[in-house]
Amino acid sequence: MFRDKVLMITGGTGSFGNAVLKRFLNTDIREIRIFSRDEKKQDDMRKHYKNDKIKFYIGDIRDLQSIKSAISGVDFIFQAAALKQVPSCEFFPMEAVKTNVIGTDNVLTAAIESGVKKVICLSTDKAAYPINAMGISKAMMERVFVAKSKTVDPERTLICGTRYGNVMASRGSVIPLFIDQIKSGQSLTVTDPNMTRFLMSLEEAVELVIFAFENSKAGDIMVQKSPASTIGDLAQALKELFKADNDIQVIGTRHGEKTSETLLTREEHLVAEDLGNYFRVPADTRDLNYDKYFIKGSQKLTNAQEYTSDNTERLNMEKVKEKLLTLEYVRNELKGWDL
Ligand SMILES: O=c1ccn([C@@H]2O[C@H](COP(=O)(O)OP(=O)(O)O[C@H]3O[C@H](CO)[C@H](O)[C@H](O)[C@H]3O)[C@@H](O)[C@H]2O)c(=O)[nH]1
Repeated sequence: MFRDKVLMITGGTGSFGNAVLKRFLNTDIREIRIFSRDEKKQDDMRKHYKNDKIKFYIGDIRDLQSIKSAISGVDFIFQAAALKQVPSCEFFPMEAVKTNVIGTDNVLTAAIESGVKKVICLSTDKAAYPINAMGISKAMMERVFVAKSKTVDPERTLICGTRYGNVMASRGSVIPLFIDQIKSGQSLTVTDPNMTRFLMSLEEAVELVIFAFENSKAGDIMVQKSPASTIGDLAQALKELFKADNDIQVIGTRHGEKTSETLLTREEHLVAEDLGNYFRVPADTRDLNYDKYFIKGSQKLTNAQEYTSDNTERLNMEKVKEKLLTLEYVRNELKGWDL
């Protein structure tokens, strides 16, 4: 499907963009267009890959004109540009609105105008029953792309999205932090040992986006079923892998944190289609006919529960270790470490 096509990745210098490049560079795709703000990161990437298939465009999704200037000839877009750090969005919520909500709307406006065939917007579990500014802005982003998907013929521009959980070992996340703490002989700072998180690798996040690309209808949100672990078990598993005897210090939850994450709300679970490894959350295709909303509701009523990191498959310590060892990052960190 990507043969001879042009794929644009907004926010393409991040870990997701790099994982997409790894997956696609040696295929028959014609061009991968990286659209992002940071010239230094682009330059580093240019030197690292030295590949003519990658084209770099400086711009900001907050600025519609900058997207328009970069979008000519693009067939598909992965909309991955976002402010995604929970604490910083908590302090600067309007910045999250500008990038995550207005920026996504800009990408879609430009895509529709120039006839891009498909746009996949990346969201997060923190958008389901959101409690922090990052999650709330991503929840609004989801509403924006679902609403926008209805304004255009999907044969011309199909708009859909994905929602995924914590990407293991992504920059600034807890796994690299615990490994650094182990290596420098410090205590492992566990917020709450009973807190749970879904565990997904970056490669799985890319596969989910490709699955959405191949299977979504307009306005769908695709969710991958994922296992989870407690943070206490995650810390312990890392200690065992690194044969370390560091203390564990419980520090309490941080700004805007949830004790568990939700990949499907109860209301979404009621209407979601179970596709085996994935859930498809379809857009509500009813129009704005008030009778349908207030008089003739048509939701199925069942006992479905929300799908959370508390009630999904729970990995035991051995399985957490196995999952950790699938990560190149962890394997590299183990190499040369005095076991
Ligand atoms: O010192 C620490 C830091 C974190 N944690 C715990 O480890 C888990 C994961 O924390 P991360 O900081 O790795 O991830 P978050 O869930 O806070 O959020 C992460 O995942 C998001 C996607 O959902 C965004 O990508 C965000 O930027 C990224 O930090 C949480 O339960 C957290 O409480 C600790 O126990 N100790």
